[in-house]
Amino acid sequence: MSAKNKLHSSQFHPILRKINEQNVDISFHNIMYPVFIVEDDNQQQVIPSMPSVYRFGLNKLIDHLTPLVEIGLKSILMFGVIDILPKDEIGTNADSNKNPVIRALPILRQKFPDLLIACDVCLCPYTSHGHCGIIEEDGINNEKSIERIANIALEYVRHGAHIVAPSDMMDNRIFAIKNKLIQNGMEKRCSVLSYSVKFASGFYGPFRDAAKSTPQQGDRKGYQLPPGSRGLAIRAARRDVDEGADMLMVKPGIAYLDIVRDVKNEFPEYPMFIYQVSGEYAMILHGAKAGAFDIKNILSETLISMRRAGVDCIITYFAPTILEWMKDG
Ligand SMILES: NCC[C@H](CC(=O)O)[C@@H](CN)CCC(=O)O
Ligand SMILES: [Zn+2]
Repeated sequence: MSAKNKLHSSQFHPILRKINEQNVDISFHNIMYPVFIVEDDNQQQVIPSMPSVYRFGLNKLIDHLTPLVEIGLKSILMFGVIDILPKDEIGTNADSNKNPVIRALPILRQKFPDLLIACDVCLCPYTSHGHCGIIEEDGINNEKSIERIANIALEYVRHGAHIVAPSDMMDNRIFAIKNKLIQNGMEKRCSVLSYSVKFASGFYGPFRDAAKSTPQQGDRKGYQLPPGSRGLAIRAARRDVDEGADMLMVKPGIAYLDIVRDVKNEFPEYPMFIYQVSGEYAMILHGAKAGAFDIKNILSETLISMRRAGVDCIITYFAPTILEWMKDG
């Protein structure tokens, strides 16, 4: 019998257990908070499929973020949602001066000077067809889509975004964005967080309610990855690394931790983000509300699993809850 196979000697004391849990702590900079912003500055809209998550107008968003920043919120990921502005084939209002993200950026930068502000870049909340790219007779026109995505990203940077996060999954949009930023001398003041490894998932349902971004026809399987494809996953990450992404992401989270580990092992020098998406949020919340488990135990264990898989930053709608827990110690 080997003396090496005695594990209880590493577990009998809480600090020994902590020492054996390397790099899984959650600090403020490991959490990014996704927020939805609408055109009417004084609106606060309930999202039935995402209890405690709201669509905020700018004034309400400021009210909501102020106490969170005070207790340690370090970064947000902003999604525009339009009700009044028209949607069209190319998502014109994704970067119009009436776009709620464009209007909010300079004000949020001034209100919260230390807050890191990321903007999701996609067409789906702004297109009449609800797809993440420009649709023509034979489907997505990739080249036109990435030119449009790059222009939108540039506008968000121009108005103050620290990070642009293209969630469209078009091929070569990272190169298009990086190139556009370089051509406009803006590349030094913006980080590109690529939704590099994003799967065609059923876990996005509640978000599509929240962002009113469900495709009118068809689905996104032609440009979001097949859930079973480990090969396409690592190829997608490699494509974006080659094109100049500053940070990588796997999405959704809980069902794709093996992919996180693959990507982190392949590209350890890149910050690894994970998106705990709307369906994961709803699953945990409704499960806890149904009394199936204690939310703090399950959510903490889920966050630890993400950090153990190699994640550096977790995008989560639970950010306010997590910050409260951290404040209470
Ligand atoms: N740009 C696509 C939106 C996308 C998924 C989708 O609806 O296909 C995500 C936002 N980046 C959904 C996120 C979520 O479900 O919380
Ligand atoms: Zn999209």
